[in-house]
Amino acid sequence: MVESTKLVAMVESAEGGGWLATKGGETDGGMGGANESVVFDLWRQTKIPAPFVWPRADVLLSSSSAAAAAAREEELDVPAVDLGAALRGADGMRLAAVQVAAACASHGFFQVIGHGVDPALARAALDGAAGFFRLPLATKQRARRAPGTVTGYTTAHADRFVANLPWKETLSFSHRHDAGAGSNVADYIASTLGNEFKPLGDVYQAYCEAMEEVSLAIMAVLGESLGLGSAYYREFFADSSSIMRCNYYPACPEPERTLGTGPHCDPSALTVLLQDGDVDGLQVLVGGSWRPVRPKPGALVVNIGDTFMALTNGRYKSCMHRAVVHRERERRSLAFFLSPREDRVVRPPVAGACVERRLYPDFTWADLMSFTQRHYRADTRTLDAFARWLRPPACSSGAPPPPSSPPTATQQTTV
Ligand SMILES: C=C1C[C@]23C[C@@]1(O)CC[C@H]2[C@]1(C)CCC[C@@](C)(C(=O)O)[C@H]1[C@@H]3C(=O)O
Ligand SMILES: O=C(O)CCC(=O)C(=O)O
Ligand SMILES: [Fe+2]
Repeated sequence: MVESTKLVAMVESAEGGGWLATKGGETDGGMGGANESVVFDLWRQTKIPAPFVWPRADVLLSSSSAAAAAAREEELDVPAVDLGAALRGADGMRLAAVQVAAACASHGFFQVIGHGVDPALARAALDGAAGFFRLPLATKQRARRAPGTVTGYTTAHADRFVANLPWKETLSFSHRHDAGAGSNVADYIASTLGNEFKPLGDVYQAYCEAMEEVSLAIMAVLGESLGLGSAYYREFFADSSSIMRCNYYPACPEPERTLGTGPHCDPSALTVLLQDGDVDGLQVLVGGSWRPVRPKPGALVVNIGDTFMALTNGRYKSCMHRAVVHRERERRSLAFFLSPREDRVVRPPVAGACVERRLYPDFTWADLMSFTQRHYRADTRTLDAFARWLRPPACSSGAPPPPSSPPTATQQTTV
């Protein structure tokens, strides 16, 4: 039952056509603290509230419909890249590079095994999420997301959107990988939720560090696959500013009418996702069909995001995906979004597999994150919409000579 049903006027997103109708034209940008506090209780429902009902076109082939039964045979065959073998020797790296090149040039999705993440740590991170989302709402609200930020706790993004609400709760926090980062994740959890949550913060500090290592290992394989060598993208993300997101999808009374996470491309560079046990829900858009994904036990699923698509000048595709929910089963997933330092300029290298004509202008992660928080659209054109929003790509004459190595903040012209 909805605790507060006062929804402000529904306004299509500023870009038009997006599925996320925002409050007052821009998320947080237009309303600031004036937003009505809308809180939905996603538990003990017999029907889903109207704002959670999605357009039929978006939810076709959901996991509970008859059509999904057919789609189940269409389960996506996801290449399993052995990260350990890739890092141990040239043969393993060659095989991994071939696997990721084929997957990323098509739909930007693969899974990794041999990643070296301690199963006990992965279990503790999943159990930690289960414990957090079972807390009373008032306790979870201690971490309530502040307007204009991506960190904190939300129920269905109801503080940002008024229609097509996702059937999920999320807890997000940032993980810095630069020298001065310290235990920023552990500090955030304890300072936001209280000292009694220090053990939870320690688990997520360790988990984020493990995700960072896996992400940089994947970046080594991606660099090799594009003829840039294993160090190129490792260097670019060496001082990354990433986001960790815990997703919780309660069992849903009408799963065929809503979505846990709507169709989208992640704006960040790379997503490394761990799902809880065998409760599936992630689907990837391939050849116009939503294909269910069933990862190998213990595997991490990986998708390319918009920032990495720009870093490869469109050669590797940002993955269009969504998450469906279930009538009888809850589901949890942990998504680690690798993102560059906020002010590092995203620009493709001239070497390797980049084409001459630039598809996207130079931008920073701060620019793109700001865009997603204000004008988010769920389609494969987010980066194109962002590029138009920012400026057309610089023409070849007069463009600064691209650097031979990953650009750093000091070497670059401002965007
Ligand atoms: C920068 C970000 C915005 C979202 C979280 C993330 O860190 C990366 C993924 C983005 C998101 C999950 C894409 C789908 C829509 C979204 C609103 C969501 O469903 O949560 C996006 C996240 C956001 O909080 O804006
Ligand atoms: O929960 C999932 O499987 C997908 C979540 C997702 O796509 C996201 O959080 O960006
Ligand atoms: Fe995603």
